[in-house]
Amino acid sequence: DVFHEADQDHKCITWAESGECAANPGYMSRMCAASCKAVEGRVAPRTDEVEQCAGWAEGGECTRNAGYMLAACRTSCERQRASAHEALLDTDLDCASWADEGGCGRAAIDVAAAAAAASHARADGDGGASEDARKLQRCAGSCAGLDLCAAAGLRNGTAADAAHAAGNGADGGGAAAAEWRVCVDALRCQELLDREPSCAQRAARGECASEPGLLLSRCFLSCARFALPTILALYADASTVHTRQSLIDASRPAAALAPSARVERAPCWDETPFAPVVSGSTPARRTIARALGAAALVAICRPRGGHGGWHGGWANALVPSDAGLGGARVPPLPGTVAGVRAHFAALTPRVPHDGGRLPHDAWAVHAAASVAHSAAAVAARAATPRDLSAERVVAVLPSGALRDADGGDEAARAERAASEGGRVYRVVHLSHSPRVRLLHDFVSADEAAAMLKLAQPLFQRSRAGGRVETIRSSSTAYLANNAMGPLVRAISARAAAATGYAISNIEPLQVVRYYGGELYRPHFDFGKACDFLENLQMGRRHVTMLIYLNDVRAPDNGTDAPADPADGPAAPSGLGETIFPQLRMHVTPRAGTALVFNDCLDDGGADERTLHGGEPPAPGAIKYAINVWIRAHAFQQRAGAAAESDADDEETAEEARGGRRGGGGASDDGVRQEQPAAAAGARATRALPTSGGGGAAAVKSRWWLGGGGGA
Ligand SMILES: O=C(O)CCC(=O)C(=O)O
Ligand SMILES: [Fe+2]
Repeated sequence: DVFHEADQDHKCITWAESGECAANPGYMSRMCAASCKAVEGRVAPRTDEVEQCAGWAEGGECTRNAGYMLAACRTSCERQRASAHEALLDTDLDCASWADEGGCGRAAIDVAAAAAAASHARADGDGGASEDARKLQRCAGSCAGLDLCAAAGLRNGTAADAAHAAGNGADGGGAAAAEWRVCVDALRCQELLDREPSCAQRAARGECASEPGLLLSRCFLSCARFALPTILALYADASTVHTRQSLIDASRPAAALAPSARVERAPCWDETPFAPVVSGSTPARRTIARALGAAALVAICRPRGGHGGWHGGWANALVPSDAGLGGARVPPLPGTVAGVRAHFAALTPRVPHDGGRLPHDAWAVHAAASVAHSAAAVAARAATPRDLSAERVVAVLPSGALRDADGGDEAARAERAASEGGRVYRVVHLSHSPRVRLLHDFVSADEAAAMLKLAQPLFQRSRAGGRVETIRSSSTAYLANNAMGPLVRAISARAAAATGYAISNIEPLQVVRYYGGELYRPHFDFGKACDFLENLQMGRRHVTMLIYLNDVRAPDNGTDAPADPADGPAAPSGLGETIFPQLRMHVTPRAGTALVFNDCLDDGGADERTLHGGEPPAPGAIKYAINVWIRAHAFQQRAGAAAESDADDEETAEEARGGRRGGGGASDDGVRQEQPAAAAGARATRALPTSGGGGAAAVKSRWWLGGGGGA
């Protein structure tokens, strides 16, 4: 299980080494499983993982997932480094966090001082070199990354700067900090190394933009030196939401809301470990707050204990710029963002602290992380049902229009929609943040039966990350839209209408079949921002829809009543539920119902609260569902590739040409097909800034930034 072994934060290894795995097992096992295993020496990689080591190493996992790779794939990492033409490498595990905390800068000063001292008194030896200065040699990769970003004119902004800016309603600090973060993270996607001597020349000629498939995998170091804007544009694009219309507002005519009206609502699941951000300063959050005359917009989740009451109430709280809470509805809170944050921090247990993030606990604060203009934000607030159990009835018409269908009785509504070729379904909001909904009656019994008939001859072992993995033991039938006719098209169109995405963004539908005992372990569906090629081709997954096609038969042996979620994970019920471990939520399959959730935050970042999996049906039972995944951009299938079944061969062939990395460590599932090189180039030309400004000439402040033979 690749995903389970992955760290979610590059500071994991530092935390793990300082004993946090034992001190904070909940948080650490969720965020830092790899590093905890590595530190505890418990990694015993399975054979199939070891076989994938080379691909993972090539794909940058030695940097991104140092904790796991050190334990499981050390040889591959070392081999790749040894064969590089030129490389700037980290050899310590904690380089990224050391660099983030200012180590490179301190070391540079030390080096300069030592050099000055040495020129005066050569007898000093290396007595003048501090630990930081020695560390610099072992963290060349991380330090070079920071220098490249600085040389491109970006400013190092810290979490503290961002909090300060938020508190003052200032705009600059947060945006600069975010740009800096994008740059640093993007350069950590892969190791800074060139595999060939020609890399510098080719990168300087602009091939990182015109031929990203080849150059980014072979020549990441030279691309970072000569085409940093290309890398940043690819990375930033993957972290941007391109469609604003939200399912949460599906009960309103789409036109009632401005395109930018998608608002991330307050978190409502109590004890949701959603890493709330209070101090983080996004322009959107400040825009909303300012439009409402406040210094900050936060939301308070309050749990209600007791059986059946484990989703709490919530309220928005506007923190006014002057002291006190003014008209805010939530009593006694300090009047500043910093005060609110301190207040809640004091209520939380000790966990590894990550910038402005607070751990979840009985109380939590969450700034409204939204992309919205003020008027639209207000409209969306009004449009969003506050009652989690509220149901809306929506008619989706063949034109893609959505219509409030609340009036009249159910039969009349259905008939009216059907007469126009549409369908009426009921929307139940399970969670506002992240958005998780059920769309009851999304497909009819006849449609479900017809889909199963189409799928039956096509089942083959499901894949995850483009290959067979033990984390996913089901079977999948790939249904190509064009080959499958009107039913598949109709369901795709309905999914597009319901989510507000273009039908072209929907991946070809897949029917998934779980026999008794088969499962899909918890994973994420969004791809990684570092998957440059896949993101260039079609973007990350933004929305997951799972349309259940049957009711899973309950096990005969009469299992216990569902446990109180507060008791922690229960044994599988045998009902094939879809579980959300972080939301403590499980959804029981029901024929015709679609489960829908947004994989990404409104600012485009991956939403880790969407961790989810499919529990196994009981022995003898079967679960069928349709996988509908919706991409940020139009889905593109490699020319001539009929179905997923080809993907592995293609990947291997492509890897051999150096066009694509292994994809190991991938947390997503499903289709990973290749783009035609020409299409990638064309899109890159259209969408990306060319290398240049702030580029090669500027990037020469330190020895490792020299342009080789390329300039
Ligand atoms: O089968 C389920 O309940 C979950 C399926 C899933 O997560 C997926 O296919 O990505
Ligand atoms: Fe999934």
